[in-house]
Amino acid sequence: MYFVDVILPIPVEKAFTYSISEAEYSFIKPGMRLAVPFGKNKIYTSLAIRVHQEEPRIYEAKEIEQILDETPVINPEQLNYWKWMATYYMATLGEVMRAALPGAFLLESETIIKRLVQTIPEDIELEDEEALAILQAFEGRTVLRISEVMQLLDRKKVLPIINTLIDKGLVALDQEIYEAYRPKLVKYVRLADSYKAEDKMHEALDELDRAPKQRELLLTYFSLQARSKKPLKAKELQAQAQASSAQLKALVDKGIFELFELRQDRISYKGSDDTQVKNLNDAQSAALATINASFEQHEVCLLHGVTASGKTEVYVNLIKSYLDEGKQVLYLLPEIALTTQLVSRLQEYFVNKLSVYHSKYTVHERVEVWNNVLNKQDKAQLILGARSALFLPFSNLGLVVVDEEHENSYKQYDPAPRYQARDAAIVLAYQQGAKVLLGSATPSLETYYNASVGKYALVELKQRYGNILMPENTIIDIQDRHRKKKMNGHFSEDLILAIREALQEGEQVILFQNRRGYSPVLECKTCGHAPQCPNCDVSLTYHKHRGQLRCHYCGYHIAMLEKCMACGSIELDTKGFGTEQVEGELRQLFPDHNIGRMDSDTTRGKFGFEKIITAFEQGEIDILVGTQMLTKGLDFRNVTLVGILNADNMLNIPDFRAHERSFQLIQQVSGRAGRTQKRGKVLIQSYNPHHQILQQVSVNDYEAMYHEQLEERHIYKYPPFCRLIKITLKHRDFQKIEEASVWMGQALKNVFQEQILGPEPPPISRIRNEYHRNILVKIPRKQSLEKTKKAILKVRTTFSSIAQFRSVKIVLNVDNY
Ligand SMILES: Nc1ncnc2c1ncn2[C@@H]1O[C@H](COP(=O)(O)OP(=O)(O)OP(=O)(O)O)[C@@H](O)[C@H]1O
Ligand SMILES: [Zn+2]
Repeated sequence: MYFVDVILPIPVEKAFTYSISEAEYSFIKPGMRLAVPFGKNKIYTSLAIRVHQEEPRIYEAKEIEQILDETPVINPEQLNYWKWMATYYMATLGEVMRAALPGAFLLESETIIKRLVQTIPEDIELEDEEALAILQAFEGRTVLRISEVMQLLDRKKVLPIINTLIDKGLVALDQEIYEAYRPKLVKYVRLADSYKAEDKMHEALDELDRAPKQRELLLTYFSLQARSKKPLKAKELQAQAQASSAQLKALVDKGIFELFELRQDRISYKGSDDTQVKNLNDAQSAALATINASFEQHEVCLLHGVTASGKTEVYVNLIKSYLDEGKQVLYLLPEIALTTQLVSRLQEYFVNKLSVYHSKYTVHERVEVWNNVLNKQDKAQLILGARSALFLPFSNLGLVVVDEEHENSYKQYDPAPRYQARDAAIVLAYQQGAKVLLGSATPSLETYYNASVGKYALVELKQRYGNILMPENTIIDIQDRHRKKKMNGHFSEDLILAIREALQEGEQVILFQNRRGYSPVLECKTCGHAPQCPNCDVSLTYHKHRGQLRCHYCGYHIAMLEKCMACGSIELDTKGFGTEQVEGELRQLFPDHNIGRMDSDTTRGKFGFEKIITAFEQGEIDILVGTQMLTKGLDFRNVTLVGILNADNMLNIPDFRAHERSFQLIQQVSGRAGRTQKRGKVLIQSYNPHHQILQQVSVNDYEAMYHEQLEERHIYKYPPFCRLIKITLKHRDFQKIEEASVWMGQALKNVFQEQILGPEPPPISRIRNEYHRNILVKIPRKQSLEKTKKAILKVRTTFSSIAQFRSVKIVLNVDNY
């Protein structure tokens, strides 16, 4: 009797044992995928972890359905890594497996297959009647579920037949299609360098005496450039001069005009035409040398460099040296979709070595990257990816770069495993003997603490590249401006003036408001009633453009009300404001300029984000309003002014990191100003101008922020001085959630005493009709994490054995912040 233990991609604690034949026993290796039946009539893709001859005692082992691989798709190191992750983040191996493997690896009953041909090609032989039956079953439908095929054939072993159909190109597993975004390249005109001197200009005009239309084109060019320094589109010039493209071309042929495309130009902007790695300046070279030296003693190094100090170029040089040694490199980014700029920058340098691992790619492309890493292919030597790239089958990893290490999108919130990709990257690197470089202009407090106590090395870049000064920050007291009647809507006169000046210079402006929609609360002036989401414990947000009230938690929406639901009054008032309202006010204030908005409402469609970024880069948008999406490492040449409309709402979020996060957000958006030539300006509007965080931001004093926040963490016992595990209970029944959370809280207090906070309803205590209760476990540094987790799991087991609590969902979140 032969058996194999497998992990199933479901949240069960244990591995399952299946029976196999002797031949299968000698063929199956740990890390191969096996299709196995599970439950009544499900099939899952499982992963073999061990073959053996010990019959399971409590259940009769079923037979496997099929071996899916000829060689393992994951290596033994990965399995170790998964085990660490499951234990540390209190998840099951199955949950880690589901997060780790690309979707296409996880064939299961719910997998959808798609018919690729309308009629069955005659030259294809289908010996198998059943294969024919499957094809016929589509009957005008384009997709079928594997479970439907199982019903159709009345048995569970259907994968082999489906596989033959896939091999013959008749069906395919369903896939979302991802096409890379290709920006439309707009042509711009400029005067050739040789004609820039005054005498040459006259010469050109004289030359054109006999070509009046071309002469007029040139004159129009001068008059347009005198009005605005913005790059001039060829189309626009033609329209203004009422000239044809042939006439424009004639001027180009004469060498008077040059045509250029902004996108390409951006890359070779600073004069260098080749795409070789840039030469580092002294500060960057010194940083690189120190990083390399620090790796002699440290596993991890923090590069703390102010915005636009040129950290990216330092990473590029470091990466290059590891690639030259034949090592694999992983470059982690908080969100791939938001970093197209950076991706194309790196693609310039590492064309043949770089692969992007992206959830937007088709399932097959992801499998391809996976296999290329597994087989150590050249083109997958450098992997660029968001957190899930940690799970790729590296075996020769030399370096992990974690860019913008402070970003909270490195934390996976749902579903389990709820891992912090930056922390998990450090463990991965440790297991592989690789080094880690964390980079940020605003490091997280935990990371900076680790650097201060010598656990990580610390390297700093204090100057912007090209010795451009950090932007000049001004805090504007909006209470004062209101009193003096110097506000226009949500804009202080100061901000309006600054915007006007920038626009006059042909420069661009970024405005930041940390809320989308028109206004978060609609309130009746008569009775004070504010419409609430029926499913969640929040007020609905007014979206003016759509004429709707929407819930940002569950998507519930209704048409905007004409009168109050409670008292019928027609006097409805809006409170607070979001990006949509800012955009509306801007259109009134600056009717002659193009205004763009970037938030999750405007970037939803295909390439929504890329389109806006490109339009802004190409100068088609003058003022860009947005939420924190704007903060993610964007590099624009022409932005000189950043305005923050209201700094207060982020400072007031009830979270122990609110102050740190506000500092990071404001510093990061400000960092978009004045990156290449002229010193930038930042205006911060606030009702609370003396708030210590705003003061620290305004003088770019990260250290002061760090020390003050650290002190508070110390006093109130928060990380890095203790660890946190958050336990969330969820249920639709209010009474039950109350009882269950009190029971759980008490049981935990019996073990951990005052280390337990709660149970407590979170700020939004009901989402999608489920009530939530939180319990926080604070674990002092010296207390064993392992024992603490064991004790928590024990309490959970007892809890789940109480009949009335069985339906209560429990979510464990380790390092939940
Ligand atoms: N050695 C160099 N040679 C030429 N240009 C450089 C060099 N280093 C940096 N730059 C340019 O300076 C600008 C800022 O650099 P970069 O985007 O790398 O800064 P950063 O530190 O990553 O900023 P942030 O933290 O704000 O994302 C970019 O336009 C970049 O091309
Ligand atoms: Zn809702």
